[in-house]
Amino acid sequence: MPTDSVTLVEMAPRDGLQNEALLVSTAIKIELIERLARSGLTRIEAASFVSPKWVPQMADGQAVLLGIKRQPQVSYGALTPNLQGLKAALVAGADQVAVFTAASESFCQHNINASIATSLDRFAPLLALAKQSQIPVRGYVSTALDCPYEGAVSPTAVAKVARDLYQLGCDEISLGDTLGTGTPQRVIAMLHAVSQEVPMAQLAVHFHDTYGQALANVYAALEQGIRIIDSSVAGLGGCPYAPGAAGNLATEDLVYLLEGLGLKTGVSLASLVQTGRWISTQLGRRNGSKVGLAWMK
Ligand SMILES: CC(C)(COP(=O)([O-])OP(=O)([O-])OC[C@H]1O[C@@H](n2cnc3c(N)ncnc32)[C@H](O)[C@@H]1OP(=O)([O-])[O-])[C@@H](O)C(=O)NCCC(=O)NCCSC(=O)C[C@@](C)(O)CC(=O)[O-]
Repeated sequence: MPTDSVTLVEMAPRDGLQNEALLVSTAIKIELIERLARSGLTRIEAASFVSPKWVPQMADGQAVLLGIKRQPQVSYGALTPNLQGLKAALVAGADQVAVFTAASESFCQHNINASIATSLDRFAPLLALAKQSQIPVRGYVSTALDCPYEGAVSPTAVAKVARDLYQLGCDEISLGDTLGTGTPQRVIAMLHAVSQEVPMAQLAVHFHDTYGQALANVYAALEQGIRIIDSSVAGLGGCPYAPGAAGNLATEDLVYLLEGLGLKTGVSLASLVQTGRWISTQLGRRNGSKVGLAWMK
């Protein structure tokens, strides 16, 4: 594997917290984001401008984005399901936004109350306004391996949605193993299909760690040429509409792997470990990072 660098996209403030049962205060969210930025992460998904009826935990997105002390080298992103969400994200000063759909119809319907085709129709005006505002747009494809309602999802179906998002104008496509059931051979097959439609350099992977395969899946994806990886400090995370799914791959564990491979991340592992321990204490949760638990320095 060649020595080069990997871009990490930090999910903890958004994917990490959206499914927490108890409401997390705006102040804790802001402190989490500021700590993550200080550890060297340059892309942080900070908020979500979705319906507060659907995801109450993310209702304070505007206060969070307006409240953080910004670091100039950091891009603060937000999830936006529709034009209404984008407009709110722009007012709050998001540097990047993300639209999200799925490769399986049932998950898409459960998650955003729309078919895949309808979701793409909604994204068209959003992308037009984002381009006009010079805001990069990420597109998520959830259920890129398995769907909680339909089972295995074919690589062809994933490739089709990824292509549609790319053709709509998304700058980057993140492929989500929403359930965390994937294994490396399936990841390779999926990436092989998707990379026929979207250049590998514009693809990211997003693994949940339900079955403990996330790091193995990352390794397989790196070997295919992936260099953008989503993760969440302390392994926080979960989608309210993906029953049974565990948190995201822990950022600490990812950085430990990447450093071991000689790949640069620009992130301080020591600082991340501290942040992972801090947020786990704040939430009263067991730290989901193996490195975070083992780190002795
Ligand atoms: C998409 C909708 C809004 C459709 O929801 P809907 O009910 O069909 O929407 P609607 O257009 O009929 O509007 C209903 C109400 O929602 C409001 N509304 C409408 N849009 C917004 C908005 N942007 N911001 C704030 N409010 C909004 C709208 O104003 C209206 O308010 P009311 O008149 O009833 O008071 C809803 O289904 C929704 O918000 N879903 C979000 C679900 C979600 O956030 N899921 C988790 C994120 S995805 C994920 O975690 C996976 C990922 C990305 O991490 C990758 C992976 O692991 O796979």
